[in-house]
Amino acid sequence: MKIVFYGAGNMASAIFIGMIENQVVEPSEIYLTSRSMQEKIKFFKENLGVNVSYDDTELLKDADYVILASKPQSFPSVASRIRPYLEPKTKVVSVMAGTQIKTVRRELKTENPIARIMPNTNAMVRHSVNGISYSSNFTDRDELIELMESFGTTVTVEEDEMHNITAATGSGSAFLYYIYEKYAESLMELGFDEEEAMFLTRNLVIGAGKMVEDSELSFSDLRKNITSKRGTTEAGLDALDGESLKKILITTLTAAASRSEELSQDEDE
Ligand SMILES: NC(=O)C1=CN([C@@H]2O[C@H](COP(=O)(O)OP(=O)(O)OC[C@H]3O[C@@H](n4cnc5c(N)ncnc54)[C@H](O)[C@@H]3O)[C@@H](O)[C@H]2O)C=CC1
Ligand SMILES: O=C(O)[C@@H]1CCC=N1
Repeated sequence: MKIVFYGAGNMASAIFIGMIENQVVEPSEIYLTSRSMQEKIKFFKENLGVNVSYDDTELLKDADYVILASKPQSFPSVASRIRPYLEPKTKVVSVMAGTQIKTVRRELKTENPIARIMPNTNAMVRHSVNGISYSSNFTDRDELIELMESFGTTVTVEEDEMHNITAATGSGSAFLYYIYEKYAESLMELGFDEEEAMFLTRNLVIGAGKMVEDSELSFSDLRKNITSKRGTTEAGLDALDGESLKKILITTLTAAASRSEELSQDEDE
């Protein structure tokens, strides 16, 4: 198989490292190109054994998949590299937030099958949640699903649901990391120094994540197991206004989904 990544940044590298570590592809089946980050992709070549090239003819010759992994704003320049050399057999997979399948089709001037995926950087540890939608002529879906399940779980959605998936899980880990950052800062307000606050928060998050992974209990039952009647947790939770927290999260998720909608405005509409 030949899988060509246009873009080798945070998201692309999480995907190809996930695929390689889970042995669904050989490093020799991965081809990378980018505009910036030459040093970084040299590192990937030397340490992972993937191919690197800046020659679009060579990259796209006989490619099974081309993965569009630049920022949406860079897509016109990526498209101009790909357009002249795209072969009919190559399936196009876009990772770009808020870029519609029809926009990819128009920019590439192609009738090839196109899928749009929304993974997250947890691909690196095999826990990405991947949303996926397809163009109607993308018939051979099982192989792509198998590739994607090597680095996470996959949900197939209608393309217009991608905005919410992008907010919920594409951006979602960043929202959780931000909460952890604020938690650590709050520990410092209690009197812990920075190193202690980071150590405590990091291990708390790792432990809680493992509990979520291993236990069959719901979030609320896990919480209840920690909460003694008239104890310290109850006092803390009474002070934490769940409804206000929920409002903040709804505002956060709505802003992210709206930005995805904004990015998806197609110039032909
Ligand atoms: N970072 C994340 O957590 C997620 C990102 N995405 C999507 O993934 C895409 C990439 O995001 P990141 O990896 O975070 O960005 P990044 O800035 O880390 O990487 C962008 C890559 O695109 C390359 N590039 C730009 N113009 C190019 C050109 N003309 N030819 C070849 N390569 C070119 C850059 O050299 C760089 O390697 C975005 O469209 C984003 O919406 C989707 C889900 C999650
Ligand atoms: O921030 C972004 O636009 C991308 C899409 C989802 C996560 N990162």
